[in-house]
Amino acid sequence: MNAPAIEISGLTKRFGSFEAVHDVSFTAEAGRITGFLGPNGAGKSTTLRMLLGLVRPDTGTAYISGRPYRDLPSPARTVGAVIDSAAAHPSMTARDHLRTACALSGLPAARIDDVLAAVRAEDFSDRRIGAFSTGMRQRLSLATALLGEPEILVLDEPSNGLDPFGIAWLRGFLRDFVAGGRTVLLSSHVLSEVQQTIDDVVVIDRGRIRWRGSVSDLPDDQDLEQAFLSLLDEGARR
Ligand SMILES: Nc1ncnc2c1ncn2[C@@H]1O[C@H](COP(=O)(O)OP(=O)(O)OP(=O)(O)O)[C@@H](O)[C@H]1O
Repeated sequence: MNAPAIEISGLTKRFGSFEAVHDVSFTAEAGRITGFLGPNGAGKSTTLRMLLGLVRPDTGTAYISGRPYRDLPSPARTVGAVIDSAAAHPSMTARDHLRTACALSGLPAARIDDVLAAVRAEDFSDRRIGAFSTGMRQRLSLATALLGEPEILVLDEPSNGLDPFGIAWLRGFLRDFVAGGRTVLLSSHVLSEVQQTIDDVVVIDRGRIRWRGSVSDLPDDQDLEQAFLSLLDEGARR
């Protein structure tokens, strides 16, 4: 069997005396969408940032395609990430932003029209980012992540700010993305939005993994939101 596309083992991160992430381990497999789910402050972003080499773990390892992010020979061609969709410069247009991103990652500018079309952002590609709605910013971030034609997408709260049409579109986009054997790891705290999108679930609460499994393993009479809330209740009583 091939190694998992993403493999996280024993990650722990403290900020001062506060332990934000404790001994977190899970995998995300090729051909599947893995949902990394938990309430606000659970440790999702910190874990994804450690995976992408943006935060140094105290202990543990995080591998993408078998290597730590910093050791990937061509990171942008391996993994596309959306971590902070507000990071783009407000005076640039979407197209300028993508041109800069291509230059920084050594990618051909010929990709720009493809990714704008892929996220259906052609209509606002020449407008200034400062005037974008949150949903437009999310699409631009996703377009940026797609520039290197990566096999793996890591998305922190990708449906934030999307309207119901945007959420339905994103679901279809991600399903198509993994259909050919590529991998998606996405975080969310809005379970109702991801229930129909994901294949596998990793639940984190107060820095600890509470449950890992496939959506199809959930009891028939429980939807993801119910299962999630009862898991968190159990965790709180412990
Ligand atoms: N740089 C930092 N310094 C101190 N504390 C931090 C830092 N980054 C995160 N934390 C704390 O670590 C905990 C986990 O934060 P994190 O952003 O990983 O949660 P999250 O699950 O992504 O939450 P949300 O759904 O609200 O985005 C929070 O209590 C947060 O305040």
